[in-house]
Amino acid sequence: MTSEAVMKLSPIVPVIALESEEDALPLAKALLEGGINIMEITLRTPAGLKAIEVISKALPQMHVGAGTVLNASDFKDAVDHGAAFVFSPGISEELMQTSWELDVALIPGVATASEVMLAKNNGFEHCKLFPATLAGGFEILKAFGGPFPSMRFCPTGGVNLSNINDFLSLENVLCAGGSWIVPKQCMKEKDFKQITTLCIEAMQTIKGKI
Ligand SMILES: O=C[C@H](O)COP(=O)(O)O
Ligand SMILES: CC(=O)C(=O)O
Repeated sequence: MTSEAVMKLSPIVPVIALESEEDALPLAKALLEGGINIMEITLRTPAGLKAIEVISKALPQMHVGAGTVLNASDFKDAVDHGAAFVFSPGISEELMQTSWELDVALIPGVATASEVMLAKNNGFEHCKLFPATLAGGFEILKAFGGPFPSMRFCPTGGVNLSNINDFLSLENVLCAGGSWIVPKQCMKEKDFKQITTLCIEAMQTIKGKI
């Protein structure tokens, strides 16, 4: 799967830090029911890799990738556990090299023009903007459109329902990532129904932007 295809799956990319692998399947099903077919499961918690494995085996209609992939070892672990693509908060030669070696899409994180140039000059034209609002949000993405018209972004970090439509209105934004769509409280209470409701509401709010 190409990084372009990954970023065109859904306007919302849930960024998830799972505390328990048992929550993986119910959460994936709740997101699918709510119309979201992509999950970025971060490697920030020990449950992350197992969750990727469980979902990729049981639910082929859910596109599951890894987030918080910081080096080649994380990248390989994620792919060994079934990750179809990889997101990183940053960009490095090591990550790009591993993406080529494994032939698995890498969506690196960028926050400056120099990082965009590093990505672009190595053929990575689909990037995360992280941390999106702190890095300059809507305005920096608009500015990147000048020198880098072919680049496409997934802003992540500080995105929520109140600003997602601004991001998605930009030509160089294909989707936006965030944790808000999977609230910690819902996970704590295992209220997966509420997560489906939130997804449906969010998708209705951004309708017309898709
Ligand atoms: O580290 C943060 C995640 O990448 C997503 O950011 P968020 O919690 O502001 O949505
Ligand atoms: C923040 C982010 O993009 C990541 O953890 O992959």
